[in-house]
Amino acid sequence: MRSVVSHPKLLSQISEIMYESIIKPKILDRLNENSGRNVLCGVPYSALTFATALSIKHEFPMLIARKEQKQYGTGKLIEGLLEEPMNCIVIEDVITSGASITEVVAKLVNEKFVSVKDAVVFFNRQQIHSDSPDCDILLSNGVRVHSVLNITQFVEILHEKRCIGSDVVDSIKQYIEGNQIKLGQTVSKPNIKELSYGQRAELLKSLPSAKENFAIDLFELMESKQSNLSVACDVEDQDELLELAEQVGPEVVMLKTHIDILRPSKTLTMQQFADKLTQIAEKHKFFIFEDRKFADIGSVTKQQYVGGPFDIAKWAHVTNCHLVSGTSSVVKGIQEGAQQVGKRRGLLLIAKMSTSDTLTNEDTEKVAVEVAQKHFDFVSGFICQGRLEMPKGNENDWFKYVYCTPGVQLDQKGDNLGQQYNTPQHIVGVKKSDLIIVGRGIYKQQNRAEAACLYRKQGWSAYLERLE
Ligand SMILES: O=c1ccn([C@@H]2O[C@H](COP(=O)(O)O)[C@@H](O)[C@H]2O)c(=O)[nH]1
Repeated sequence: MRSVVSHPKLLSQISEIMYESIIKPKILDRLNENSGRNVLCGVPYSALTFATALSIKHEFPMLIARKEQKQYGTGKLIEGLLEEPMNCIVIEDVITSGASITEVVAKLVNEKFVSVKDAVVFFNRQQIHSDSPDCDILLSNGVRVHSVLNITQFVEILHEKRCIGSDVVDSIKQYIEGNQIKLGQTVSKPNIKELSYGQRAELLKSLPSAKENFAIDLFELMESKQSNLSVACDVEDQDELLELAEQVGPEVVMLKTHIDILRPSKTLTMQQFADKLTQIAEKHKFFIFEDRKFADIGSVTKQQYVGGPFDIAKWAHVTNCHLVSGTSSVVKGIQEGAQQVGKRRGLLLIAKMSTSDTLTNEDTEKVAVEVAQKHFDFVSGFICQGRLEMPKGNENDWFKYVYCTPGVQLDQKGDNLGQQYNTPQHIVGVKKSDLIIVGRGIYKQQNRAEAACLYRKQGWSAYLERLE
């Protein structure tokens, strides 16, 4: 709405729609029964232009509400002629919580002759729940808010025009429903209900800053393959790893590698090995996750990621990093590397490790969330032990990230070197993680394909139960 100021024709059309659909039919008749002049006041700053356009076209006098009190002169909060009784209509472009309108109304009614009964907004984001019969929102100060368009109507128009699919419409409606506040309610936003992986992909696509985020591809694959399983292929022989990839490929969405534990092969160069693994990934439709755990300064991280003996950026769709070296440097190093190879790449931040003596804790989880929010155009998710808490005021942002958890096994509680295990049911169902990473629980089994199938089913049914 802010950019409308640069489009005079649109500005005049929007103002006219406000007049024809709301001011004239719903407000003026009623106000004309009262004594007093009808005047307008735009909520600063973006709605000032709409109020001005209406004032010129329909000859309404205007009042201006200052954002801050002048420190010199009269120190007035309201500018304009205030010498006779007047009915002021407040004009606003978008309403979210209603706080801006309420603030302006408080300044207006502080003036002797001004009364305010109505506000007109162009776009209602439907974040306020209202049962009022004669307006869209009844503010706690008694002001009736009338809107031209609300977000539900807006997405329905986009759907009708075939700009978005019905799944996006449903996700947005569900989001609105879960995010409404009742006026006077002190809690901020209630948590949105559980969302499916598909809905999260669609919601991410609707966010401009997430359009290129790898999380979209991963959520979509999880939904279509009905899998939230990643196998950690910690075998030491290249041929064995390729064989394992063929065995578990149909069950997984991500195949996790540690490229530096593989013995150099006599038959395959690194490049040939990477090409073969990529072919298997394309055949069975899974992504390759190189669990490199980068942790150096940004420039060295970039060198380790692009080029060198492993040339990770070329073949690994996703990698991960610690944040010990800083909150931006390592992420930027990897992001620049990804830009250099010109392919869509993902990054997972290590928030909490699975080991019993880990130094990662609530603070590292908090930092990881802050970094993810700051670098949301590139960061796709976390290595963690469950869904992470989002910062105050952005509680619902959890849906944007893929929570990936290693340390998963059905039968063991841990190993003798500090690894700790939880079951898929606990990790996905209770801790609300999205993706389980299973190593020895699968590749140490006699029948690896069967074991992968079992873990996939367990992980998926825990996810389905979570959705109920
Ligand atoms: O906190 C972490 C981070 C990474 N891992 C990796 O996951 C697998 C787990 O293998 P299992 O055989 O299932 O124990 C392994 O590749 C680790 O490097 C982790 O375990 N914990």
